[in-house]
Amino acid sequence: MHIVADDNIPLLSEFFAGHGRLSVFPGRQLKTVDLMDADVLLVRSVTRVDKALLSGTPVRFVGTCTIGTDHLDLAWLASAGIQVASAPGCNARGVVEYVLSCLLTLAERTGQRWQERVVGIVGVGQVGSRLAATLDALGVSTLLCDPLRAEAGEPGFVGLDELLARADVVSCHVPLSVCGAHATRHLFDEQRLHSLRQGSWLINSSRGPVIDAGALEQVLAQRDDLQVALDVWEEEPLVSSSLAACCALATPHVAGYSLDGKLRGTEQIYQALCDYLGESYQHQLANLAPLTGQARLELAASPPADWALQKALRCVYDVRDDDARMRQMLQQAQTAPDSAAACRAGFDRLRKNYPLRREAPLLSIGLGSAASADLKTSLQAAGFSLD
Ligand SMILES: NC(=O)C1=CN([C@@H]2O[C@H](COP(=O)(O)OP(=O)(O)OC[C@H]3O[C@@H](n4cnc5c(N)ncnc54)[C@H](O)[C@@H]3O)[C@@H](O)[C@H]2O)C=CC1
Ligand SMILES: O=C(O)C(=O)[C@H](O)COP(=O)(O)O
Repeated sequence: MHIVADDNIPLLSEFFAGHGRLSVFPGRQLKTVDLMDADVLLVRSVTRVDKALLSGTPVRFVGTCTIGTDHLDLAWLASAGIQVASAPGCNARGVVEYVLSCLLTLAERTGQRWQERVVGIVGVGQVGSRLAATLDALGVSTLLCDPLRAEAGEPGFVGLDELLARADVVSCHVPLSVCGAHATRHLFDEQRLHSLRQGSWLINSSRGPVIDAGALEQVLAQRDDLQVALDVWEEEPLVSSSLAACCALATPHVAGYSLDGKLRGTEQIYQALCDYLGESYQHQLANLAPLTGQARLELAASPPADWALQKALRCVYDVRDDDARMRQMLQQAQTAPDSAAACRAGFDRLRKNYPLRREAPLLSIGLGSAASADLKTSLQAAGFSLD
């Protein structure tokens, strides 16, 4: 069997070498000619997989080690009889940590308590429901919008316009879809952006085209009360530097970029391939994953609860670091002879050379015996292990 894979997928040979020959390519550069004797194609989100890429190749199985599937032409793949697998939820925890870090940062900058803001979650699937559970456990009020779940008869959801009218923070976790009653492309158009409450925070870590970037830039030119955090961009890897300049936080599509999330994505696709081939699993992530990046945080005997939670969350992930790297990249790109090409290359470089990031359960926290029950509860709610 010949497996062709994106070179940005970790633990490729550990999981897949036993299945046959493995060839790797930069995901954005993969071409049909590279697949002329391939049986299996493994991608992440940057490879458009459609008839143009696969027609005339022997590929029978496509696995994307990501949550999102908008880069796959699912209808054509089904019609061509090609098996498809994705990795639901693999990096959802990382995205939740990104959103929590945005909340801390925007609160610090605006002098407000994030715990007192009503957080509206648009799209309540793997990411949105984990975010809602974490915020609920931390005592933060949430509003949930998911018309597909609401139409399936599940209680507890509000419509988007009601959410926008009531929420102080709007965090977006929908898949990108371009047709159907609940299409999400430009879900946030000029009118909806204008309807954000005074002083709102808008966070998008779903897909860039969910927000109309041109409209957002216009609205931000008129409203300096809004705080916007964008992890995803309408034309990425090209980023509008004028839009980034209006954003409070700008990051290069790394919300879910914990090592744990990427490794889980690889394992889920390995398991899907084994299932497709009718084979048992020979490898397990727990036996293969590198034991690096675990950390320990010792807190004082009885630290104030807000301070300790903030310190622990910052230890796990600090969005300000990714924002600073992105802004430096954009500034350098502006002075390059071909600034668009420099931006595209810089965006991908930041992602390819992403620093080691582990998730909250990998940070063990030492608490003094006098630590309050409230603090223990909120650290556990945020996903930390205590001893
Ligand atoms: N920035 C990053 O690093 C990452 C981005 N993502 C993006 O986040 C998206 C969401 O991830 P998951 O929660 O795992 O997906 P999911 O498929 O588990 O959940 C998406 C939810 O959105 C709902 N939905 C669909 N259309 C909607 C609409 N018009 N309005 C409101 N809700 C709608 C669905 O019913 C579903 O419950 C992914 O599709 C992916 O594009 C995911 C992981 C990392
Ligand atoms: O899982 C998803 O969906 C994502 O957005 C991934 O974090 C994207 O990662 P890459 O495919 O761009 O490496």
